[in-house]
Amino acid sequence: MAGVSIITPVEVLLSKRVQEMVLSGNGDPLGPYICEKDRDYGEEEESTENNSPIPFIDIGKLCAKENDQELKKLKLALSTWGCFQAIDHGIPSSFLDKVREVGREFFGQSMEEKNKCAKKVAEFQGYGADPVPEDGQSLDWSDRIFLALAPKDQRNYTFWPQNPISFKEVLEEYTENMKRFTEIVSKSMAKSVNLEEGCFLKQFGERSQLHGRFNYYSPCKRPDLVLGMKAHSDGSGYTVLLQDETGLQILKQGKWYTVPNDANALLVIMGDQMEIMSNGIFTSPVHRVVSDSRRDRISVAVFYTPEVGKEIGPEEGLIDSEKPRLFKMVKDYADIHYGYYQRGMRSLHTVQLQV
Ligand SMILES: O=C(O)CCC(=O)C(=O)O
Ligand SMILES: [Fe+2]
Repeated sequence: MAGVSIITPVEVLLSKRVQEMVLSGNGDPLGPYICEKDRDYGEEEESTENNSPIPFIDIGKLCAKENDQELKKLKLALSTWGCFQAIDHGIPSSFLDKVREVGREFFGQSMEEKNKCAKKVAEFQGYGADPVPEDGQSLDWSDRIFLALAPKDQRNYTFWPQNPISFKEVLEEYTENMKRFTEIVSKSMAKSVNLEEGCFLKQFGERSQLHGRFNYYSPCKRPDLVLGMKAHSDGSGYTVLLQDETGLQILKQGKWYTVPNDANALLVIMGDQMEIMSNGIFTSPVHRVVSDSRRDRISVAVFYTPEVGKEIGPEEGLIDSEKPRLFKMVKDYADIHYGYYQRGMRSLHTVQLQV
């Protein structure tokens, strides 16, 4: 009938997996997946530089006695880019391959198998798509499985895949690696701004949280219209990301820079809560994932977040007459962040002080 368009309700789309639509040949992006243009981030263009300027930080050098140079590089990376590629982090590349592999194997299974870990539309943990609090926003061209990793008593193993069989063991081992890694990074960040090394760890608290998110990006026929993940900053303290293909882009001064795919590097991205704790010295960058017409992609994001109910705020040692306090104290910021994130907006302004 002329003039009648059939709009599939968001709830129906959210109960479907993008991967399922693509594999069954219904992979033409539908209305709710089409991204208007990133809101709230101003005019943008893609960088045409061939070599990525995203800084590398050598974790081995940070742990050495003579680490002044590397600490300077770290501070510069975090205050300009808000992210860095960690190398020489001590996690064997063969193990990183395993983490990517169990993720690929999980998504490669039948829907029936994957749905054993399915989440309800409005919940977070499990396999599915993010809950969407409001209509009228574009959906991501990706599927994911989101799991609480630490503290251990927060794990809900009913959402952990039983297949591939090694999934649980590999993810548990990766979690232990992430605990060690985040401890080193948090201490180094504190030292890089001349603070006592344990100060950020103290803010994260004894029951700091780790959440894992395996993202699966299916190929998309219209990568010009659809994003794998919409532009956002993370609500975490910071995020550690493993990827197997390019697709992730970081926004810096109005330009999108593609993060190269370096198989052994872990990308560390500041979340809004590190921007708060560092009193704005470190920046929490906006990033997005573009889609690709031919290949799929997997990434594994681990979000490191302060303990539930713990108040965090700018470190006193980073406040003085030249650099006044920029943010209020806040607890459970990730919850505030989420509602804004889903509307394509930032939430830092909700905790900013007028200076
Ligand atoms: O897939 C990626 O590279 C980025 C994922 C991401 O930004 C996120 O999960 O918050
Ligand atoms: Fe992110």
